[in-house]
Amino acid sequence: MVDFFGNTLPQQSQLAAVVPGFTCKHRSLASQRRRASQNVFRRTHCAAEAVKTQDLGRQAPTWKSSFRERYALGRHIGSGSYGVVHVCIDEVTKQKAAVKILPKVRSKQLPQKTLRKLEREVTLMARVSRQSSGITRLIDVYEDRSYVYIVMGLNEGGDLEELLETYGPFSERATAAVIYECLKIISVCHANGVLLGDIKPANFMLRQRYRDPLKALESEQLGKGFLTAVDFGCSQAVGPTPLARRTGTPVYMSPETFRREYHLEADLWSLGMMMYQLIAGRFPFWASIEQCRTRSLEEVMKAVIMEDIPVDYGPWLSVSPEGLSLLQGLLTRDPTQRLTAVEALQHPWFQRHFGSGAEEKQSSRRNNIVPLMPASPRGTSSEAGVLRSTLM
Ligand SMILES: Nc1ncnc2c1ncn2[C@@H]1O[C@H](COP(=O)(O)OP(=O)(O)OP(=O)(O)O)[C@@H](O)[C@H]1O
Repeated sequence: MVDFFGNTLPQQSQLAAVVPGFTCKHRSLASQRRRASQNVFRRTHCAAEAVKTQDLGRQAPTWKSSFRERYALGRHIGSGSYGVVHVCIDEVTKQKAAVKILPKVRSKQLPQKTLRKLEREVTLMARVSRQSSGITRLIDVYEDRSYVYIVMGLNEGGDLEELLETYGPFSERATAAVIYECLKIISVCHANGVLLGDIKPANFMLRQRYRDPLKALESEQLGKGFLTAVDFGCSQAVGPTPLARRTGTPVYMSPETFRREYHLEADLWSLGMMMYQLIAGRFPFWASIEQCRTRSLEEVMKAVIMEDIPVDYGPWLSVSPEGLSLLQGLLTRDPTQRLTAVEALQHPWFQRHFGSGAEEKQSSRRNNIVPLMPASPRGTSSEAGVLRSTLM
């Protein structure tokens, strides 16, 4: 079998051989549904042991013990798998911030293990948030007997998943603005040896609130840092040894993550999946988000490893050849052939939508780039047709 980029794929019966832990067990639909709702949209095991916290050296912030003396708790913003996020107000500076409150004891997990994970999360966040304005700033960390309080910059504009739910799929230009910002964030993390590990629309937020956010995104100038990454719960410091423990949210996981042998490139696959979702409002393998929710983890894994990624319908018919080319570069199943973040930032898609501004910012890195397809500042429909047929 050949995949949508012409790579040879394993037959279903061969999957067990290439995916450790994969079995073709038959499950009842009810059991699949239960597992699916637990799994495919929820992140799984987070923060692997690849690099120990002490290896991160002095970058670990000091944890303080008086959150409630310094901050007043404001409105509840939302809840995640492990804790809740509130607005909080610094009683000294009167500045607003966001605080993620996480219990030290999680069911099924020893408190020491939970604490080590939290330590890793804040240490990685501190490490990269100092380097990029695109990463939600870590302000302080507090703890008391029962909770850890991660105080961070407040993002007022909601996350991209909320925008998708409220306004539907993004235009190509708005998607380009978002993907460019994400790539800048990812490139900083990767330059620091940090895998984000859970790239998905819910983990990118608009800093400000806009009356018409999608219009604002279309008119946004590149480089303003309007987008910021939140949630480093699945991030990992990556060394030369490939990672083995699966982390992230299954529907965004790369084929090599399912194979338990992955590296920084896994983030770029997840970004490709997110780009697909922003433009099409669905995932490649299922016609609706609802259909996706009813899949088991095994079904998602099989689809990610071996199913075609269709770009021959609806919104894809009007996407530019450059847009399809970037998607192709990100959703390449072989991680060694996939675009890196730095390469993707140079992609002609961004020049098409935003002119030379995107290029100038990255000009110092240009020499490393091998374009995926002949640069075509304004791609023709026949080029798009050729590319589309190679994608299917
Ligand atoms: N810095 C922030 N400013 C404003 N809102 C935030 C901030 N960080 C997180 N949120 C919001 O708080 C809510 C909970 O976030 P949290 O990171 O705990 O979980 P999640 O990402 O939704 O889920 P999971 O933990 O399962 O990945 C989300 O709606 C998120 O958009």
